[in-house]
Amino acid sequence: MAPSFDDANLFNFVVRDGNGVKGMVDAGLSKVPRAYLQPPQERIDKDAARKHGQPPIDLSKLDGPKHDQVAEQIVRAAESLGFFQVVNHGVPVELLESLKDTAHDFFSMSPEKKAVYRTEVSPTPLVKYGTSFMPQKEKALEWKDYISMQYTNDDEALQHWPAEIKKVSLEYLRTSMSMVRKLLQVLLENLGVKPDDSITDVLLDKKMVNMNFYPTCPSPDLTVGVGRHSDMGTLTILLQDGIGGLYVKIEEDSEFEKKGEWVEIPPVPGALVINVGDMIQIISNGKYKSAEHRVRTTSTKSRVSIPIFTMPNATAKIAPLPQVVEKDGQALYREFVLADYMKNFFGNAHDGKKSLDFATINAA
Ligand SMILES: O=C(O)CCC(=O)C(=O)O
Ligand SMILES: [Fe+2]
Repeated sequence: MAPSFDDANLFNFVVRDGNGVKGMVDAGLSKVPRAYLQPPQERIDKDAARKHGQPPIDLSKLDGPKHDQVAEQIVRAAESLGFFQVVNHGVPVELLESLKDTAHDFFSMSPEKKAVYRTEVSPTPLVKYGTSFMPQKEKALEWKDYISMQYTNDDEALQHWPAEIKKVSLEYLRTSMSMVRKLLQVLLENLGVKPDDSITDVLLDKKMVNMNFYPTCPSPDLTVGVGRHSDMGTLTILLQDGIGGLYVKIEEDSEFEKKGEWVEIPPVPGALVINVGDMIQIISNGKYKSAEHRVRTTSTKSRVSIPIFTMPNATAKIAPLPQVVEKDGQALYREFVLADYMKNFFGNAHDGKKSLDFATINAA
């Protein structure tokens, strides 16, 4: 007989004991437990969303005679949707395939093996395994398990990251970073920043590789894999598999799209998804948009995604760039220390782009 999960024993089983959503689904679940039921306004209507039609940007052309056109595509995407896809990005396509396989293998391991990395007991502060985003703070839980690996240096990663996933994850990070650096330089140059590595270094100082696992869900219409949020950092690089379910909110009316509408970022084989985080919105004084996004679950196949989050160091002071403020006539965001921004971001459940209010001058 399928087990029944009432609210108290569900929280203990899934969150406290580290079984995750995967453990709950594996126990034989026919119905979504109450703790996962999203309020109607947060549910994702698959049929209402269109696919974002923008073709991926070919980054191999960034170093050739088409540099200016490609740079323009990157800038335009960052100014409007805050999301774009890239191909010829320098990360080997075979590596992307093995990352997805490795993520599936990792989450297929026994709960006991994964639960050693639960935040409360992890042998290292660099690695965290968990479920949902902020289970203690959320009104409805997210249908997702994850493992998060913070990067300090290669030696520590090889020593502390889980043995089963460290090699591919490190290779993914290593092969992605020169692309990320180039993208950021394009965005900064367009703001009038001289190609100067010191700002790039500050903005890309910290890196984290996550693996997200979204088990199959009996009623995808009632749940979310990840609720509405923007990423807090600089740029996020995201590898998604072929299943789909990543939705982004349109920020501004345009010829083709309406403000407030959700579009799906369709899986493109071999492509990586790039999204603009809160820090880029802030330093650009709002010119670039950190994208509000969310993830739908499916009933047919479990989905994996593998983001790399980049961000400044916790001690960094962040504010809109002076040359942008000078041009704009006023700063939309105040200066803050990143650690304080993070405390606010990770201290609350996902709530769209509310995280930016922390730094917004005259936030409503
Ligand atoms: O799974 C995805 O496609 C996106 C995940 C995400 O938004 C995140 O981990 O911040
Ligand atoms: Fe995200």
